[in-house]
Amino acid sequence: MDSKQQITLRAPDDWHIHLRDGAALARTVGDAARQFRRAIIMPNLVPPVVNAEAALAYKARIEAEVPENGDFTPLMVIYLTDNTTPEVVQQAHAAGVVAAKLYPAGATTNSDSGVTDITNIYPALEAMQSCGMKLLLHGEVTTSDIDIFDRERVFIENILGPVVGDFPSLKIVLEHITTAHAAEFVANARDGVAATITAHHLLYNRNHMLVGGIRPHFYCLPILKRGYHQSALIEAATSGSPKFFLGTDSAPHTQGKKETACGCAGCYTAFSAIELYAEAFEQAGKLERLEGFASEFGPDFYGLPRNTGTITLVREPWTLPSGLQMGPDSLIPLAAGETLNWRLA
Ligand SMILES: NC(=O)N[C@@H](CC(=O)O)C(=O)O
Repeated sequence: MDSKQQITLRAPDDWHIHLRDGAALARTVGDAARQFRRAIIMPNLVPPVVNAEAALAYKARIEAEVPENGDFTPLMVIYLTDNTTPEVVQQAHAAGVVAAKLYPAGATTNSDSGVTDITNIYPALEAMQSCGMKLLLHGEVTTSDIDIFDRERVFIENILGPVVGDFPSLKIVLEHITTAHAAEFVANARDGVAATITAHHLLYNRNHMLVGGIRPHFYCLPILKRGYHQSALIEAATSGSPKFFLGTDSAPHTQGKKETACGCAGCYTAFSAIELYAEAFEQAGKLERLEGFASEFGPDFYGLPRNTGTITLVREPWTLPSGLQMGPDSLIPLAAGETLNWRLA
C-alpha cells in the first residue's frame, strides 16, 4: 500500500460475473478486462452453458472480445440441470472448466433450466468432489410461500447445510451473499466453504432501492436487505478472513429492460467495480484490507496462482456517466451520475 492519495494493489480478479453473449460482449468483456485479470464467467445464457463443448465455444467468443494488449482470462463454469451426469462433470473438468453453478429452478435471470431438487444432482456433486471441481451456488429457495427477503436464509438452512455435510471435501462458494445469516454460516463453516460479496451489497441496503421512489437499477437477486445485513457483509468483507472474496455479480440488462413495469434483476457494476469496492472499504476504514479480498483470497481458494502485476487507484473524484452503450442499446451503470473518490489509474 502507498499513501492515502494512491493505492497500489496486486492485480485483482472477479470471481463472479455475467458477460452475456453476442453484441453485449464488446461492452462487458472490455469493462471487466480493464480492471480484472481473470473472471469466473456465469453460464446462464439462453440456452445455458451445460457442458464442456458449450463452455469452450463460449470461452472462444469471450476471448475474441478481449481488447488488444489486454490480459484477461475467462474461467469457465457449467450450469447444473436435473440431467447433469457425472460424465458431463468429468468431461468439463478435463476441458479446464473450473466450476459448476447451481441455480435453483426459477430463482433468477435465465434459471428456468435450473435444478428442481438438489438430490437430483447428488451423483454430479459426487463426481465434482472427486475431481476437485468447485460448486457455486445461487443461494435462494424459490417456493412461493417463502418471502423474498427470507429466501437466502431458508436456502442455507434447508439446502446448503445438508450439502456441506454430505460432501465433506467439496469446495463450495455461496455466491453474492446478502445476509448476516450467510456471513455467519460461511465464517463458521468447515474449510472449503467460501462466499463472494458484491460491491452493491456493501454500498447499499433496501432503503436505497425503495425509499422516496422505486429505483430499478438497485434491483438485483438476491435482493438488497436491511441495513444490519449490509453491516454484517461489510464486517465480513473487511475482516481479513480468506473465506470472503470479490465477486461483482455484474449483470448487464438494458435500460429498457430495467425501467419498465416488470424490470429485470441485476446491477451493472463492471464499469467501475474496483472503484466501487474501494469506496466501500474506505467507508469502513479498512482500505488496507482491499487487496486480500480483491486479489489474494479468491485465487487461494481456487488453487490458482495470485496475479503478479499491479493496479493503482488514485484519489481523484470523478462522476460516473449517466449511461453507457451496449451494442445498439443503452445500459445504465450502477451509481450512474454519482461521484466516486477513487479512480483506476
Ligand atoms: N444478480 C442478478 O440479479 N441477476 C443475474 C443472475 C443472478 O446472479 O441472480 C443475471 O444474470 O442477470
